[in-house]
Amino acid sequence: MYLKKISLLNFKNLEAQSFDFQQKINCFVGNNGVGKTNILDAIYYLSFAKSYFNSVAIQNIRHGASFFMVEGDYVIDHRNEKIVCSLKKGQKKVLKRNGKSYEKFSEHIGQLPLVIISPADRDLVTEGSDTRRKFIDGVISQQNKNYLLDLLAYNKVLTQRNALLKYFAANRTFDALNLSVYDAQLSEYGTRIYEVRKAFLEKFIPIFNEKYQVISNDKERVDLVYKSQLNDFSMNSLLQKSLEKDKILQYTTAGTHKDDLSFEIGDYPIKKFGSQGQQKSYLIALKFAQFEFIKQQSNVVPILLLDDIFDKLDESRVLQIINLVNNDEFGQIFITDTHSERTENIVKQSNKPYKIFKL
Ligand SMILES: Nc1ncnc2c1ncn2[C@@H]1O[C@H](COP(=O)(O)OP(=O)(O)OP(=O)(O)O)[C@@H](O)[C@H]1O
Repeated sequence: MYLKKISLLNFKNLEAQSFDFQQKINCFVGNNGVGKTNILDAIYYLSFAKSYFNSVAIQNIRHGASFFMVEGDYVIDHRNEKIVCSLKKGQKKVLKRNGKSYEKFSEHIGQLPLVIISPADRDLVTEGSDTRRKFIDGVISQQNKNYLLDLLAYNKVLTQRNALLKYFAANRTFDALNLSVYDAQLSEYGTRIYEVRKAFLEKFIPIFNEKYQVISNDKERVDLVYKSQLNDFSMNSLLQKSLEKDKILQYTTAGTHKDDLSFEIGDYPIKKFGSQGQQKSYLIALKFAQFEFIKQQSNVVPILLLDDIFDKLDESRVLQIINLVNNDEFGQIFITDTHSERTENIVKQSNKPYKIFKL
């Protein structure tokens, strides 16, 4: 699968532009703010029907315009396919494949697998556990629709249970039977979510470690650890044990919604003890592992978007990344950089056909 051409109308700062792509490596170079990342985001849009950077859809329409349209011509299994995503102010977003609108965008997710590596991934290290849960949930649910349904159901029951706890507190009352209905549902969904996350991470972590070792040239040891209260107790017993606390705090304090991933370098949290380059290497290894995992599961080589990834990495790590890319395990790659010379030098070393767009 590869993207042959993209046409953009009023997408963020891009008024009307189209690009014909190379099957292997495509680079966008130019100064800060010219719209390099926005082009990658438009490619992301065609796979996920949403922006990677701005979740408020309407803000992706160019200032002063009333709509945006992103059109992609793909070659999938030797066939030409057209994906169009558009949004008009005051209307619903439309996603079409070969002229036919999708009723549910979820049917499209996973069809054009894609992995993005961007400076925004730093949030995975610096922000709260919900960012890291979203990351693993995103990787798993691209391949496992039942998991996504369990997550949605769990979150719905969790909201209802929290509302009931608030009601009890406000009315100085308690109804164990009422609460037990939610507890039973949370136990069912939570246990399944935990089992799927655990099984996923058992496969994912070794792939991640292998990628990190390649990027860092075996320089340092890193770990990725799944932290879950369900590692020690069943979901049901966690809910029982935390009941008194939950009643006081008026929300559910235990369960898979508290799961986290611990990112470590030499047994210490990478957030506090990793250099910028080590943190960046860690995030790149995570995303390369995601790439590998999706590829194994779907048998399709995902598109890879590399947004500004060479900054802060020393030459040997950049070289290791090029070696990885040279491995032929990658398909089409899009790269952005502010230094056109650096980019050209790097992609030249890859021995793959490339095209450079100067913006
Ligand atoms: N809806 C919008 N309408 C107009 N401009 C927008 C809109 N959304 C974002 N922009 C602008 O797009 C510009 C380009 O952003 P982008 O992140 O693509 O730049 P870039 O070339 O990747 O820069 P850098 O090298 O700094 O990463 C920014 O100045 C931003 O303000």
